[in-house]
Amino acid sequence: MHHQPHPIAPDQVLTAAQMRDAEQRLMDAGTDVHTLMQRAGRGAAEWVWRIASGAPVTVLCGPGNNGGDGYVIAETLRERGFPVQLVAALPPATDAAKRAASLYSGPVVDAAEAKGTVLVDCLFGSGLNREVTGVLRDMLHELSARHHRRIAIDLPSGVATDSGELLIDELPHYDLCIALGAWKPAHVLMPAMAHWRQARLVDIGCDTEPGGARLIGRPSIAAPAADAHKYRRGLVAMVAGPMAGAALLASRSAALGGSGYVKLLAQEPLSGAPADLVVLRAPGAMTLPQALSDDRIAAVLCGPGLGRDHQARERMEAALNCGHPLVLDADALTLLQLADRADRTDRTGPLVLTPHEGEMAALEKSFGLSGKGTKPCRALCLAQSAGAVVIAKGADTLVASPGGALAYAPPSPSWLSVAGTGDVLAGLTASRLAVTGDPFRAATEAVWLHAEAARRTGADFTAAMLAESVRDAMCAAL
Ligand SMILES: NC(=O)C1=CN([C@@H]2O[C@H](COP(=O)(O)OP(=O)(O)OC[C@H]3O[C@@H](n4cnc5c(N)ncnc54)[C@H](O)[C@@H]3O)[C@@H](O)[C@H]2O)[C@@H](O)CC1
Ligand SMILES: [K+]
Repeated sequence: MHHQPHPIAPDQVLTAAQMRDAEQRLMDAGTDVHTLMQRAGRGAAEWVWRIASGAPVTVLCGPGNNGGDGYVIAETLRERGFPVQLVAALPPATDAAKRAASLYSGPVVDAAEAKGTVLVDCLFGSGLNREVTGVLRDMLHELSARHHRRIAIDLPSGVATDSGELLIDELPHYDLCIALGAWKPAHVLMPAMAHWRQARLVDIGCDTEPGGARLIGRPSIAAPAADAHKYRRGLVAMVAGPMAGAALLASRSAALGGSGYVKLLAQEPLSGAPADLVVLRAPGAMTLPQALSDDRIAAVLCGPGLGRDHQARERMEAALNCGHPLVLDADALTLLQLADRADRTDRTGPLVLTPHEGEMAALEKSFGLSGKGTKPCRALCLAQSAGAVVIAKGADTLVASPGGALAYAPPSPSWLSVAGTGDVLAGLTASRLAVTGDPFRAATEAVWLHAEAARRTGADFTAAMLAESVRDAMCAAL
């Protein structure tokens, strides 16, 4: 039989249901569940083998296929002559797990007797559907406390696959989490993702699953065309309010993020603007709508330092009505929920919203959305209602499009949790929007560049230092 090489998709993020579909597709194509379990278990055993490097391993197995993986891991280690013992918290209940258990020929011990250095947690994986309580919870806690190192297979037992919520009290911390077949939302969502130091993916041959989300990877940014000039490279108009600092930060990262020209439309006289930033008072010689009618503008940014009074609202409405591709951030998001519904939905041009959790909840309220469900579902829902690309910020930033595309940021430095970094992200987003004209691409590129700038700034930085590092991040993506 002729086999097409399958496109491995190491950056796809699949929900539990999508993962089942992906596995079903593999099985329809002739791979049985036993083979998949062998692939998953043997792949995971490679990592366990490296981490344990000869130290005794305890494998904790549950009743489902996650437990089945555990039997394969234990047998693989035993075959290699590793000291391994297995605790069966519950007997295997699926056919694949029973078969894997029958092929394991090492010691099975009671939890109380298990003494090792490395715990491999195969109690529950993507089939966890309720709280882990009672004896099983106590067993996981006690074994975790007794082993120096802990490895979670697919997910720690006590994590909801699609939401990243915890379904156990006091989930242990793990040295490593080994995702099987594809990343799941819980690998890139809080609070789950704070419970391991490192994560690795084991390929089991899954193709790209239609409708799956992806991890945001390094963008590939092109140098300006040979005949480029400042307008063709993208003119960003920054609609500023009374807090000039935020507008200056956003303008700086917009300037370093690839656009050819940043014009700051100031509300008040501005001191301390750098020499390479063009500042225009509007209203001054021109009203703000007049300044925004310049058809060379490729993207408008409104929100950082805007304020929330009636003047701020007028300025935001001018930005909404100008028809250019638009990024709304910070105060503009708060004002948007107060604006008339028509203001929000009559726009046809590209629109990007950048809410953090509080702003997200306010926007949901103003769009009549329930705010219930997982973070990715909420972001997709808001994106669809607002007709906007949504960057849902936080320690687990993700990007959702009105058409249903979803992209997750890989874990980024926690040093980003300082005032002003949102302004830097907003400026970058506007810059990438001005360059690419594509709001989803702009948002994902900006999210990656923002995290990369943070990695390159190191520890304990200010937002102004982060904005300067946007230049280094751009170099890393060229
Ligand atoms: N389906 C496949 O083709 C493959 C699946 N794989 C593994 O299979 C896992 C999913 O397997 P399953 O769907 O069997 O699910 P799990 O092994 O995660 O567990 C499901 C079982 O646990 C029970 N259960 C769920 N929550 C419980 C709770 N709080 N307390 C007590 N019992 C609870 C369920 O009733 C069910 O019997 C993945 O995470 C992955 O590790 C891999 O082996 C690769 C191949
Ligand atoms: K597990």
